[in-house]
Order: sequence, then C-alpha cells, then structure tokens
Amino acid sequence: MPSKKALVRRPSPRLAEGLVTHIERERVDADLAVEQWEAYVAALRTHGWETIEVDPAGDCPDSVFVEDTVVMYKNVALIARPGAESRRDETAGVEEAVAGLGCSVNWIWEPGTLEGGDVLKIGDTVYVGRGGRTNAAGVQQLRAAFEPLGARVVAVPVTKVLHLKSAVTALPDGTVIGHIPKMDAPSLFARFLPVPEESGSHVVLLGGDKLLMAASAPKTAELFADLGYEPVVVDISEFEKLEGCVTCLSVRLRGLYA
Ligand SMILES: NC(=O)NCCC[C@H](N)C(=O)O
Repeated sequence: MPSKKALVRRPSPRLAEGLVTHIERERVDADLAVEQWEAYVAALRTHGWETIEVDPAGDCPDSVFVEDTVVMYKNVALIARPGAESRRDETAGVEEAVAGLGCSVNWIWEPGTLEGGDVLKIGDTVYVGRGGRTNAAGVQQLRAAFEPLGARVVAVPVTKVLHLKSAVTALPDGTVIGHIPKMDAPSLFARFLPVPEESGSHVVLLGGDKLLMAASAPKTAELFADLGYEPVVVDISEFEKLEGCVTCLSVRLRGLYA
C-alpha cells in the first residue's frame, strides 16, 4: 500500500523576504501566512495524509516551499541543489528528515542545479523543467539518478515562469493541465487540458477524485468539478505573492516502503 506521508515545513519568520522573480513584490502578511499554512496542513491531514514537519529553517525566507529541496522517485530521495543560492541552506534539514524515514538518499552536485518545483512525475515519466533554477547538468544528473530505476526523463524548456510546475501539473488520470500563455511547449504533452487561470494549473492529488487547489482559481475549480473531480480549496494568497503554489508547500512520499 503506498505511503500517505507528506513533508511540510513551517514558514520562516523571514518569509516576507522570500524571492520574487517573475512578478511584482507585494507586502506579505506573515501572521496570515502562518494561518494559511496551518489550514493547508489541516487539509492534507483531513484527507488522510500524515504530515511530517521538517525542522524549521528560520534563516531561510523561502524554506516553507519545501517541495523545491528534494525529488522523490520510488524509495529514493534526490536532494536538490537550488539554482537560487539563498535557498541552498534549506536542504540539510530535509536530507535529515528523508534519511530518518528510511529513504535512500542521492544528491545533485555542482555544477548541477535543480529545484523540485521543476519536476513533474506522471507514473514513470518524469518531466523536468530546464529553466531559471534547473540547469542542463541538473537535468543530466536527474536522468542518471532515476533512469536506472525505471523512469523515463523528459526535459521541458521553461522560460515564462519560475518552475515547470508553476505552469503544469497533472490530474489523477495523467492528463496534463496547464495555462497555455505560461507554457513554452504545450505540444510536448500527449494528453493536455488547458485551464483558464494560471493558478488553476496547480493541483495536489489528495487521493481518489480529490484535488487540492488554490482559492485563486475558481473557474478552473468549476471546470474540474464538472469533470467529476472534487476540488478541495485552500487560500494561499500570501505564498502566491512569493510565486508559491499549492504544490510547493509539501512533498508527498508515495513510493516509500513504510
Ligand atoms: N515549487 C515552487 O513553486 N516553489 C515556489 C518557490 C518560491 C520562492 N519565492 C522562490 O522564488 O524560490
């Protein structure tokens, strides 16, 4: 039976200093951010996920975006090497957490850079965004780590958004969803459904028909409900101001031998 454990990481008191690359900086309400994070974690728990808090990294403003620090495939945790230098200190605590859970640990090494937000897994196909945070050496190292385990790694150019998963994720049946104006190469995806809002392209699969989504994508939530899915909506406005989305606030550990 697949594990239903998920890593999360409490927001740093320095959250408001987090990086902003493709959008204008807006003031972040740190108290509201903590409330929203708690509601996000509660939504995971309500839907059967055991959440594991990685030790907070108070000095790292972006550490709440825990997805960027590690990529899981089967029982292997590939520790990222963030393209953003200010995020490099985030990985130590995550490495400790995944090793403690019994994962086999591997690493992206210099000169490689890779952030987990650039990696979208659909079954054994692993799409990796080559963009501002993940370089060619990072893509090569991801291939070398996961192809021997049975993955097929597909590299995707990303120039318009922060990470691949800022532009596309996938429904439970593997249909890729994305907001076309933010995508470089929609034709790379064989079964593709366009969505009307940028943040509508981000879903976390909670199990069954349930999709965790941001409150900022009401039209897409309606579209998914009409297709027989059950949107579970959370407000993550304070994280969106820092280019975060629902996917980046957790790492689901689905391949663990629990
Ligand atoms: N996977 C993600 O979408 N991560 C969002 C990271 C946002 C953070 N402010 C950053 O620029 O690194």
